[in-house]
Amino acid sequence: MESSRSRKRPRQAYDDPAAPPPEREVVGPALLVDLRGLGCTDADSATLWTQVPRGGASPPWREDDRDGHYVFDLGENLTRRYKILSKMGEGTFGRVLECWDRETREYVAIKVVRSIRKYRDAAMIEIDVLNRLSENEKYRSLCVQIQRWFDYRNHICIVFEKLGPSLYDFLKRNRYQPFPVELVREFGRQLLESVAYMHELRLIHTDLKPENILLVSSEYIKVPSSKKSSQDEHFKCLPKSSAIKLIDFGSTAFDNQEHNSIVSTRHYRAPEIILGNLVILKASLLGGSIVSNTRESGTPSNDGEGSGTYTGAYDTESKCCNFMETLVYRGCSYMIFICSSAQKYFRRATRLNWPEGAVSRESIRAVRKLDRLKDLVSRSADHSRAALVDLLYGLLRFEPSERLSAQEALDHPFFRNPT
Ligand SMILES: Nc1ncnc2c1ncn2[C@@H]1O[C@H](COP(=O)(O)OP(=O)(O)OP(=O)(O)O)[C@@H](O)[C@H]1O
Repeated sequence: MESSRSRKRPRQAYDDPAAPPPEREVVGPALLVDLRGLGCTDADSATLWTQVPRGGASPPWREDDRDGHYVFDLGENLTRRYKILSKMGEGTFGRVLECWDRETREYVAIKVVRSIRKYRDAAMIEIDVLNRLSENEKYRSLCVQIQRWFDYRNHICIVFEKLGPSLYDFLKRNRYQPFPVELVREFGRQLLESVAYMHELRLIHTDLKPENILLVSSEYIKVPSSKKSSQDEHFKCLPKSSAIKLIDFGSTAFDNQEHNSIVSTRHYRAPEIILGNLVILKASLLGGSIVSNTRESGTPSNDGEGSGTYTGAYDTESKCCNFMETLVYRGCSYMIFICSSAQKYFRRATRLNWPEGAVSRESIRAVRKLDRLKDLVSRSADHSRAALVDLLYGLLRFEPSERLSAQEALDHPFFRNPT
């Protein structure tokens, strides 16, 4: 986290909190991205180009760090309107800062995007997607709300409502103790509703993962834990509210446009993406141990695939497929898989292959040690076990045309007839 030392800068007229800035502004260098080329539908955006900073004032030049991140001190201003209070998170695209909005007198989360062309471009896509999503009232409860955006010192800054911790952070702080099945059901329902809504608009998020699902509130309660292996583990935390929202639309693909053939963070990537046949759904409803297992076997690899990319048991595509096979299909008599570009990943047509020489014994052991999905679920789901296992198998079918769509999954007995 950035140091909280408050280094005093000489006060510039630019940072004077006196007058509120316009609703959308270009502060600092002009935009590098042509919004119209990105298919932005927001009528205002096209006029943005013609706006100039008020009074022609520019903020004083400030050097970024070597990764293009904005350098800041806690307590200082981000334009006259926002006071920086803390760093809430960091991803590949930029840092998210908790700020105090002097105009609305509320806390907000501002994503300050790295001043690198490709991340600025992605930020403009994110803004475009958020604008499209916000056209429908449904969006308010499903996806993070964008309030406004501006360009400051060559950093695109997107102002969001402030949300609580991500499901990943919550699990981690809770020592990866799984959520109760009732909560998983509520999370699953909301997540599938968000995905179904995006698909209705022909948008594909492409980076669904627990880091990108945020609890709306930070409030939690402590309850006795069933797992009592140490002093610390007599209690576990549960969110007070099950409300969640989806964030991070910077990698969204448009169903009718060309997009990268490789998308999503590796260990949540669908087999057909690994195998070169892009289809939509990535869904992870699992709490607890799967999430922790995907992380524990390695160290951060910083390979530009998002904050959650780790080396180890999942550091190649074929190992990911093997992981899925181990988890989902091992012991099943069927594994129907049709994909012409996939030969190298298979032996005897139906068994997935370990790439020769590319895998350490340690990685193989790590994958083989994993629980099968149904064993994992039976440990935490009790009465809903059969329905949940059936739903997950439906969502994880290798063959995309057999896989449940988000809308179909919402009709599954796991959601319709909770026991
Ligand atoms: N509205 C918000 N309220 C609270 N915290 C937030 C909010 N938006 C983002 N965060 C925090 O900041 C982190 C990074 O945000 P985000 O995923 O949007 O960045 P990114 O650079 O696009 O990440 P990635 O590397 O996954 O693409 C999140 O995981 C979350 O912890």
